[in-house]
Amino acid sequence: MIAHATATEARQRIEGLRAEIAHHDQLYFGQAAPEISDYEYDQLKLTLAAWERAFPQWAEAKGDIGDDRATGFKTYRHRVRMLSLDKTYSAADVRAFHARVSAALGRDDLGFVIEPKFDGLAVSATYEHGRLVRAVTRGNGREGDDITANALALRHLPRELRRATADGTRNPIPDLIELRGEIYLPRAEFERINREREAAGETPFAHPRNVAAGTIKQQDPAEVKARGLAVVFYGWGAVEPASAAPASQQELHALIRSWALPGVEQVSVGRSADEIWAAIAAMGRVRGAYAFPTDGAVVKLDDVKGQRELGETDRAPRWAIAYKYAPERVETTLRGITIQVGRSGVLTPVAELAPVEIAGSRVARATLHNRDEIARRDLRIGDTVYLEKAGEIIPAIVGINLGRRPATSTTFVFPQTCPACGTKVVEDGAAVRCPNGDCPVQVRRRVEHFVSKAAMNIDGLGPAMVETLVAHRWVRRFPDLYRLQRADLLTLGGNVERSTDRLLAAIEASKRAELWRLVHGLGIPQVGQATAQRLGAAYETLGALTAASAEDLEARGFAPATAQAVADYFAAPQTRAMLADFRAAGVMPVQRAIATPAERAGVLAGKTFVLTGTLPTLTREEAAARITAAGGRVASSVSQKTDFVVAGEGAGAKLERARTLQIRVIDEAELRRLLDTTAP
Ligand SMILES: NC(=O)c1ccc[n+]([C@@H]2O[C@H](COP(=O)([O-])OP(=O)(O)OC[C@H]3O[C@@H](n4cnc5c(N)ncnc54)[C@H](O)[C@@H]3O)[C@@H](O)[C@H]2O)c1
Ligand SMILES: [Zn+2]
Repeated sequence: MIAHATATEARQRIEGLRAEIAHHDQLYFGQAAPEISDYEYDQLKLTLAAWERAFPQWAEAKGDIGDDRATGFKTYRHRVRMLSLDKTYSAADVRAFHARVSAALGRDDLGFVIEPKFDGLAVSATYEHGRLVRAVTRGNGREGDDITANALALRHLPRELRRATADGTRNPIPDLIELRGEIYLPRAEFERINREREAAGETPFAHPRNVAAGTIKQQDPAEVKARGLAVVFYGWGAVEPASAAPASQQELHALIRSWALPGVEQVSVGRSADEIWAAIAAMGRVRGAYAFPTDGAVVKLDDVKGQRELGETDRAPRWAIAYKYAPERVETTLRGITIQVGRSGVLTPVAELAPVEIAGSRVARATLHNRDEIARRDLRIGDTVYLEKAGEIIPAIVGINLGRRPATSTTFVFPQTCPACGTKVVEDGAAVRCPNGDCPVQVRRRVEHFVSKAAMNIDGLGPAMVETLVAHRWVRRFPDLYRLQRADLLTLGGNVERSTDRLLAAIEASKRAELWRLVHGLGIPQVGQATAQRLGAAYETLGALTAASAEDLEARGFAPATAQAVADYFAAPQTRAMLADFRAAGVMPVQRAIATPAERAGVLAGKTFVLTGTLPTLTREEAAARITAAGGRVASSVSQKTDFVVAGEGAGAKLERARTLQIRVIDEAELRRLLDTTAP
């Protein structure tokens, strides 16, 4: 195709590819919501490069690295640019890299380190005189988003570099250092979050990287914490004084360890191309067991002097290369496409595949996300498709083997009406939706979510029972659950008396469920389990929560978008009617199911507390709620009247003031002991 193209055609094609790549860059870096796989994206880049090689007159200097900046953040200029990495999928390229570096430096005994390529988003953390002052994303390489507030909620990110080790050795502390690393979602957390989403009838996340990047963009530190985001350091930018700079990559790893920062534990070294390749291959065999997601290995020249001599291109250092492991891929046939109706009415197409084995599991279905995806890929029923699963990624169709498209393949016609209720569908952005609130499948899914373990946790109400209740039209909205008639239920079978009574008792008990369970069960847009728990802790009663304005929610630390969604939801007339029905049925959620003895006795009556820093397990709202529940008061600033300062990690000025005023400082463990003491 390229060989026969005219210059004009080439120019059009190149411009088209550039626009397409820019579109995917924006989705991936700007919104953390890519719509194609990395493999497909890399193919676009390779195609563009091939066209540019054939028509150099239309080639452009590629100084660009993706731009991850989002709205709502302050931007901050890096002292030293943050770069990308040159990437390859081939062993030959790794060998060529070794040869190039050796030739440029005129030596064949150079040392290299091989590190995992962490799959998250790049971050630069600046420590001044050993104190963390700022965390910034890569942005466009020159300036990025200031994400300090989010970074403070990361797991194991010390506010201070450790100054001395246990044996008394003093660690060197530079006046300033920009440490470079990666924020990522640990695999166990990714799996936990997806288990919870599936239990709640929500679509699982496809990729841990996008969850990590998306969470950071939400500007909600509590969510960063709830999702267990972590960080690791593997590089550095500016350092002052210059004499404090490490002399090698291995020395940097040692410094990171001595400062008690999370560092890279899986580092190997190699000198020859064979040794380097062996280390990469070995990592490829074990990386599936790492606690963090990886998408490759990074090879770096160890010696910093050599690194400086080689320098960098516009977008990447010349002294490093990333090898990306090819994801596991299989071919299978697309037998059909079915439509799933979600609890909010969204119609999701699902690929029905001839079952295949991939990365150790048997796969027969894959989500196709939305209607446009089918058209964009020109997927036809009968096609042979490529299915891919890299590490923890959920299997996805990444391409079509057009060479094997049968003449009998057929185009899928997306339904104009809801397959569950026949209502004419409506378009809603990229989504197609069934607008019928009484649509039986939507009702069923909403009720399934409401009664699930992650929400109201009503025993004896599995999917089959929910389906029965909905099919009999006994349950159309949540409050109907509380009006079920024993006599009706007894008609369901011969021997159902005992199970019916157990079910009715479980439903009865749920009237006193914890507030957050009800809130989560409602399925408010933007509100997952963690947010529901925070809402339940921040408001004492359902009444107080439903009356809260967006401003009030924001003042209690909820992200603006969440605050607005919650306030809008509770202000809607249908919600108000439903809440009235709940009340009429006697549903009265409580802030926590059982008050501790301390709360009952109000042991903290008359005591004033000030909270500062991040506590190990309680959020600020939870700690405050428990103190008030036990009769105590929470103040925002430290004064002579303060009885206790509860200090967590990163406590600052308030803690200092408490010390000056000689006010008792306690930690979370001590607070819990106070809360658990019974009054004298
Ligand atoms: N699917 C899509 O639509 C889409 C769109 C744009 C980009 N992408 C993907 O993103 C990639 C391009 O992004 P990029 O330029 O940020 O490259 P990259 O993320 O693949 O590689 C560079 C990054 O690797 C990270 N890294 C991880 N471990 C490291 C280590 N040990 N040492 C040094 N750095 C380490 C750093 O954050 C660095 O910025 C492409 O390969 C593509 O697959 C996908
Ligand atoms: Zn419907």
